[in-house]
Amino acid sequence: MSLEHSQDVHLESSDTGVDILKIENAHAIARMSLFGGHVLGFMPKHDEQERLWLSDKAVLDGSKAIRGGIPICWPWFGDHPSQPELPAHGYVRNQNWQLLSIDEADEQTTLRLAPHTTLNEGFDGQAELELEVRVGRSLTVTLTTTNIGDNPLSYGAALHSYLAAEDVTQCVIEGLSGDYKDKLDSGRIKPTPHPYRISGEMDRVHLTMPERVRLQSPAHPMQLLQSGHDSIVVWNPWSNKSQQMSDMPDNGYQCFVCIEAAVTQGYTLAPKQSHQLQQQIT
Ligand SMILES: O=P(O)(O)OC[C@H]1O[C@H](O)[C@H](O)[C@@H](O)[C@@H]1O
Repeated sequence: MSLEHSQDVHLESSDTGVDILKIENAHAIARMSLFGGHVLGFMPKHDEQERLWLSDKAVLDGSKAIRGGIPICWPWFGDHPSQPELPAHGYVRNQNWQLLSIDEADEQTTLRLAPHTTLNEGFDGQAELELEVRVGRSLTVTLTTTNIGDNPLSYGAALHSYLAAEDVTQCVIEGLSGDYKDKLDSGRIKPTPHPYRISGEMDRVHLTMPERVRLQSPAHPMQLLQSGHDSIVVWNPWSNKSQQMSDMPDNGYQCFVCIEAAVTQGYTLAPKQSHQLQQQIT
């Protein structure tokens, strides 16, 4: 169904030049920006606890990627593998997406979106990209990449979720084990701490692939279910870096931790093959 005929999805604003959609059904309220195909917020009605953090200083006029919510990183994660001058995390978080369809059912409202284009500097794969956002008691975000060319295609991606925390120092991450790659220490391999608290700057690529991760916090524990990923990335910029970011309040780092379902090692798709990266937040 289209936006005009939808009961659950409405255009909330276009004031800044970017369409913001509000999705509301019996179970939850969510917001999405069509710039970036970007989920901005998700609040289940049964506990009225917002699950995602969105910066008060986020730029919502389409001039830069949005700080908070769930940025979509594609077709590379972090720096481009050979051209570091290209934008970090690829280019689809910096472009307009179109709404393809809305489906309304008792348990959930489902939106399907696609970016304006999948081609840009730094990537010449023939790919189709689709984002499915399911809003119900949980939020489920699925990014499907399809190789529509005749040659193998390699890409990286992340669902870069900013999870809301009243006080991040009171949170514990459960479900991660084994080693991680410390991006703040030249990629050194280190053991995952137990208990896993957030007490300083972190930029960690956990190369284990747990399906289930929990963010325990006094206010509202969250459960994250992942599939299609090769890594879980844990990121918090802490105080100094927060102050250096124009779109982050100085104390922003206290209110979130990113736990990202990511493909950091590159995934190769044979012609006509599809791959889905999914994260569910409850
Ligand atoms: O500032 P951004 O480009 O949105 O990136 C924010 C962060 O994303 C990921 O978590 C990366 O691992 C970090 O290295 C990066 O700093």
